[in-house]
Amino acid sequence: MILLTPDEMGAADRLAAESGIDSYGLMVKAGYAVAASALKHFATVRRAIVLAGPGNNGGDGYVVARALAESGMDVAIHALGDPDKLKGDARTARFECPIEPQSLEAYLPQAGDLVIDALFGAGLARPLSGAVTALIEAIGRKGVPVLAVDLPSGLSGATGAPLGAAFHATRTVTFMAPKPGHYLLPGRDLCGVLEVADIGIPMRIVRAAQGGKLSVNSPALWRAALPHSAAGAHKFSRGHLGVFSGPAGKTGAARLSAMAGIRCGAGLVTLAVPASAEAEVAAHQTAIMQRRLDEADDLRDWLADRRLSAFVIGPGFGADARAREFVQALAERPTVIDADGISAFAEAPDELFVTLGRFAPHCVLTPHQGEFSRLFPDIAADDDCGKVEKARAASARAHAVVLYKGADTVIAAPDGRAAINANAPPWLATAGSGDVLAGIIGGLLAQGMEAFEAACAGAFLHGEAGSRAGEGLTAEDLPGHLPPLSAFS
Ligand SMILES: NC(=O)C1=CN([C@@H]2O[C@H](COP(=O)(O)OP(=O)(O)OC[C@H]3O[C@@H](n4cnc5c(N)ncnc54)[C@H](O)[C@@H]3O)[C@@H](O)[C@H]2O)[C@@H](O)CC1
Ligand SMILES: [K+]
Repeated sequence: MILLTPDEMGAADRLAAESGIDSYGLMVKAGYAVAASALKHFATVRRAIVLAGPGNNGGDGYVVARALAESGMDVAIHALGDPDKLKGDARTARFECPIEPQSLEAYLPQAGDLVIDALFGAGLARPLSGAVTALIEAIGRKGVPVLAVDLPSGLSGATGAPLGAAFHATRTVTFMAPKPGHYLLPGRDLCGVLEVADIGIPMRIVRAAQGGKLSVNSPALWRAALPHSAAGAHKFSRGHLGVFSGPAGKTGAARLSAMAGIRCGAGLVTLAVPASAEAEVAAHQTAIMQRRLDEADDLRDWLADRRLSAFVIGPGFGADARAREFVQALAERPTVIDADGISAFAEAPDELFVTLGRFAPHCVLTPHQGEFSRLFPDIAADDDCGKVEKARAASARAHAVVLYKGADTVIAAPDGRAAINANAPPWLATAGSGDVLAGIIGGLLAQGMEAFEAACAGAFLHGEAGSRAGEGLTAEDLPGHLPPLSAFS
């Protein structure tokens, strides 16, 4: 599913107007879609209170009020600012609505009310005033249900962050396509249940405004790129993944990655193990091969084997000079650089970026928030920039696909493609879960998938495995719960 930034939604609106679509007609359809949702999902409320703002979001609110009144619901409107100053379509909507607006200050939430939040949508430009913040807090304390029009007021549709305060909606009805703020946290939680209403802007116009670069992660993005196992395929034709283990006592993370890599179809997986850890790894693995590898010279010997098609380095490895040397040698082939493989460059991120810049963007960096801040401190600190823009900026700088982890993982490629992953259950945030994710992506890279598609597919498969394993899972459970790739093709 494609996502539209609020600016792109504005562009779609303009393109629709240029192609002769009546903008007031769009507002009417938007308002009636919200009213239909109210009647369907909040049929038992005593009265609907529409909070109408000074722009077109408020205009939608007047249409909702009219539609609900037509259906026999008891409706009141409380307007922010002077309704006589409304302009354009919002002004028309106000005068076509038979209910006279009252002042917003006069509204106190009462049990039995349904609040229709039509204060601000895509045009929110600055933090909310003290009075609006106080009202939002009062409504929150009363626990009355809130149905948000387009976005919960106060929430930035671009970044998913509240500008000051924001409503915590029960449901949100948005139009044509969701916005990044509906999926990025905390926005996703503030929206409640999300509905997307078609208000009649042709999809060709929506696509033209969007540029095809930002989506919700789903199999549609990467299904065609999945490796297909031909009948009679040899194990070497399904790729060979090398996973780098840490020293004795720290091998568990790499073992999890290796297991995930083989479970998602890599033909061969070899754990490269320092001498100190050979006995420990051998005691735990059967399907995974193992090779002693201590020094960078051993690594160069190993790299002479051109059938080694991808690597995972970082989980449990140690964030030291040896990690830097190894990553720099591996980057010539598709490599997942995770955990210590990232932190090893905290003092000199440019060393990593220069190395990655020598090759096609076939490597995947998988930082969580702390690792992201270590590698991209200035991007991480930019509060005006949401997680999608942060991941995009990081990816362009690093010349690699960046998978910025979290409950709202964002995957970005240097060419600007980006996806927000939304299928991860909360219990997936457990020790070792990231090691499994790195191994899944490594397994897909080893089978020849491109980095962006492999990272998107990896995040999605990881979420699916988490849902299948269920609450209380441990990271060891995940590889065994990975769905077969054939389920998506
Ligand atoms: N783009 C489209 O195709 C459509 C848009 N529609 C609606 O139009 C909305 C966007 O309308 P607008 O662009 O008029 O924007 P909004 O109605 O979201 O807000 C703009 C108004 O709020 C004021 N404002 C912004 N931040 C404020 C703050 N913190 N405190 C006080 N005032 C503030 C602005 O000065 C302006 O008057 C969408 O969210 C959606 O609800 C719908 O009518 C359907 C069609
Ligand atoms: K709103």
